[in-house]
Amino acid sequence: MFRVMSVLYLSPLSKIPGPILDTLFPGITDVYHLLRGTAAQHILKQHQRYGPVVRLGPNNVSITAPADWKKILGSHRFKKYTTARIKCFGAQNTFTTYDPGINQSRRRLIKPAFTTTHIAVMEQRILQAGPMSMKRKIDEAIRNAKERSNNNNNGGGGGRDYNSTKINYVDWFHYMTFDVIGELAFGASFGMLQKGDYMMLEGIKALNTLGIYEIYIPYFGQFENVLVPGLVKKVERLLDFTKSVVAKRKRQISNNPLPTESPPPHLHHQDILQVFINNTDQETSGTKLSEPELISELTAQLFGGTDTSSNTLSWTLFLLMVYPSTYHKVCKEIRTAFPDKPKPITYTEGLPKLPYLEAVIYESMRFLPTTSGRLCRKIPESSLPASSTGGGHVLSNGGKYYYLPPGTEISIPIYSINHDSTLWKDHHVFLPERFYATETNSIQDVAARKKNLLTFSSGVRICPGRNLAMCEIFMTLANLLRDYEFWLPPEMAGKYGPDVIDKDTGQPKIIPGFLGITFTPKCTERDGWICVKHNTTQQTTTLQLTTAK
Ligand code: HEM
Repeated sequence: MFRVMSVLYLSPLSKIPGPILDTLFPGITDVYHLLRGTAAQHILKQHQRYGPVVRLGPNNVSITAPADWKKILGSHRFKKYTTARIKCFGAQNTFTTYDPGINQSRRRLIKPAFTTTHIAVMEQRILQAGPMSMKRKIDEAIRNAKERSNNNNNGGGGGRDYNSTKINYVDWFHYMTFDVIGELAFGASFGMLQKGDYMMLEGIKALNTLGIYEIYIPYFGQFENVLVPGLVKKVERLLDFTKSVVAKRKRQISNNPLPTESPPPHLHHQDILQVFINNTDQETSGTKLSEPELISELTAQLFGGTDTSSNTLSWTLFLLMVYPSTYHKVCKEIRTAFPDKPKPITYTEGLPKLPYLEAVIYESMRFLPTTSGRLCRKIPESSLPASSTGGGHVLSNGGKYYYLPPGTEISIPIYSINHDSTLWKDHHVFLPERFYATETNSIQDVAARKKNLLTFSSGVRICPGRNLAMCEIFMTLANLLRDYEFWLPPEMAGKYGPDVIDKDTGQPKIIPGFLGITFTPKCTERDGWICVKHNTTQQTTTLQLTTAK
């Protein structure tokens, strides 16, 4: 009773509005909404009700005012905290560490792998392991469907279109993003999409599950060997595989020493693995990644760079299916700018010519961010000069100030900020035009909106892989939307589609999602399907456009 009174009335946070249940029992409400798949929407509703600062625990405050979250994410003084140390990584890495010094040093070490120059160097490998591999897989599926129907019907079609087939795009995008990271960070594609080898996927799924358990079950990390030995084994296999990849590459290097003169060493090689092995941190007298750190960093790329990109691809394709005018507009842009079908569209060539496709990707990442959860930061024990009392931090909160004492946990909810109606007009509508510069929507406005989008985080720990993710997502969509037609399978009609409206939003209904470490379609086996056939109308479209000129 005393505890309840003290949390509600005596705490320095007691002036901050918020739902009593969440304030008193944050763990319980978190798990409830997590299981229902409503975790992100729940926090958005609380902000809509209570404003930009909401108390969501005895010591936890959720904030959405841009001035406040930009300040907090912009400084290492506000350290990342979560209860999940993801023990299984073996050693700390850029993603898991709470230590600003380690994070800064690691970011310097891995940065050269993710510059736009280095992404351009890796572009062909991303293209081949990603969209080109996906195209081969789709072509094979269409061929197989055609052969099956020929065998069954002896060519007689009864009016059915035998040039199309149904694929599980959610699974396939997942396999494809693994293969891309395999190619770049592990020296070779894992062959998931083509050969169906899922060892790595099992390992990462186990790592994800352990991560979630570590967040929600206190001290879980200390007993996981006993509680879930099967999951731990799968992660160990993953780490062993990573170890063998590193050993193999190091053998290759010692057999073929690198030239030391310019250009810089990382440019002699074409992948993330090589950069991580070669690079030294000059600011800490030439520190290199040790073997366990290298393995942990590579596994982090797998962890951070697969589900995120594949979910973004899946949500985008689904959104295009339920917003058909956007689908037609983006297809037309791509097919007009790149009519020469056999020639793959690269990121370097495509980005300047396909602004609407870029806008579609940004809007999809705003509307259904794969990182729909919260970024966690802590008010430092002493954060002068935030207040004259010598500690804590003051939230400006649009002029209504709140003092947060040292140690207060700050949640920065990505989904709520991407749907903040003060930043995003008609936030509940999927509207790529927000990110598309026109006479009435200036380049400056579009740039400002991109800065308010929190999907890749912001500030000192912003996602270092964002250029790579954009390159992969962009090339995949550009090539698939030019070369194929997609539509929802007949059995999904009635449940989802442009005319199936969600009564809460007045917008097309979205397939259910699940927010674990990432936000992902919940039931892939039921909802992850799409019909596909070759785009054979391209010639006509091009002709019409040319004639119209
Ligand atoms: C659509 C794709 C992606 C999205 C939306 C995304 C989003 C994010 C977000 C929100 C964070 C901050 C997490 C936190 O502070 O807890 C983050 C961090 C990180 N991401 Fe990404 N990411 C994507 C793709 C990638 C890729 C492709 C890679 C690498 C191959 C990558 C590597 C990392 C790493 C290493 C961190 C840790 C950075 C740090 O803490 O300093 N991500 N990402």
